[in-house]
Amino acid sequence: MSSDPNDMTPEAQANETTVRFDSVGMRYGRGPEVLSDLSFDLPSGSFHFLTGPSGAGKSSLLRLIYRAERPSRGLITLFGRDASVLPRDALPALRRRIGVVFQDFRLLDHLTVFDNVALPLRVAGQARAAYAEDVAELLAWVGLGDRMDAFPSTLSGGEQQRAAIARAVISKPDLLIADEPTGNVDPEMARRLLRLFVELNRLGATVLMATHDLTLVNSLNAPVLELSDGRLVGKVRAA
Ligand SMILES: Nc1ncnc2c1ncn2[C@@H]1O[C@H](COP(=O)(O)OP(=O)(O)OP(=O)(O)O)[C@@H](O)[C@H]1O
Repeated sequence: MSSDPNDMTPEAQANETTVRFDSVGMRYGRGPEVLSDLSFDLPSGSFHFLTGPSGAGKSSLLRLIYRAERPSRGLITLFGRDASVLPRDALPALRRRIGVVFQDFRLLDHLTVFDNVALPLRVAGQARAAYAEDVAELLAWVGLGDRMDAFPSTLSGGEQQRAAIARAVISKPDLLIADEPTGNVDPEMARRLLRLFVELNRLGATVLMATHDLTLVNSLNAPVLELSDGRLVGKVRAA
């Protein structure tokens, strides 16, 4: 059978696991382990929240998935492949399948909001005429319709966060990982942004969203990975 998931039947695809952690541990440099004995699966097309107190290791776990950090022990499987043996030149292709909302946004200062959001499509080789309408529509949805030509440094924190979210979802990635993506917006906008992630998930994306916002967690009937002090203390369904 081909290893291209697009060649699989929808049923087989649904049984695929997008992310698998087996007994994963992680440390920064020679420091103590900040993540220990993590084992979980994110089945393809699933939606999970990631919760836990500040410092519990949520961002570190997301960095492992994005391959910004490597585990100090254990096995991480991404899209069915052992992540530890991925050659460096395979990383860009892997990352193109992953939309990331970073906690610190990471917008490019020299590009307008429109061009920041369009970047994943441009990198994928699409022409401006093909994506201009989609980018404008998405920016309007996240409330940035009148800020498209602005540069990131002139935006508020909440506006930067919404631009970062639009950039992460515009290319309809197979996997979306979002680090506290609603931390800088009001509750109504937070619900609106969550709807965007749910819509992406409905289209087939696997979603992992780290958040402190229990109102959002409880608004969806999605499983919760709960971290405490670097360990998973529960994989529970929200009330
Ligand atoms: N670059 C780094 N170098 C060394 N230690 C780090 C680094 N980044 C994070 N840590 C440590 O790793 C642990 C987990 O941090 P992490 O940022 O993953 O937690 P978090 O759950 O995302 O917290 P928050 O909710 O505050 O963002 C903490 O003890 C933190 O001090």
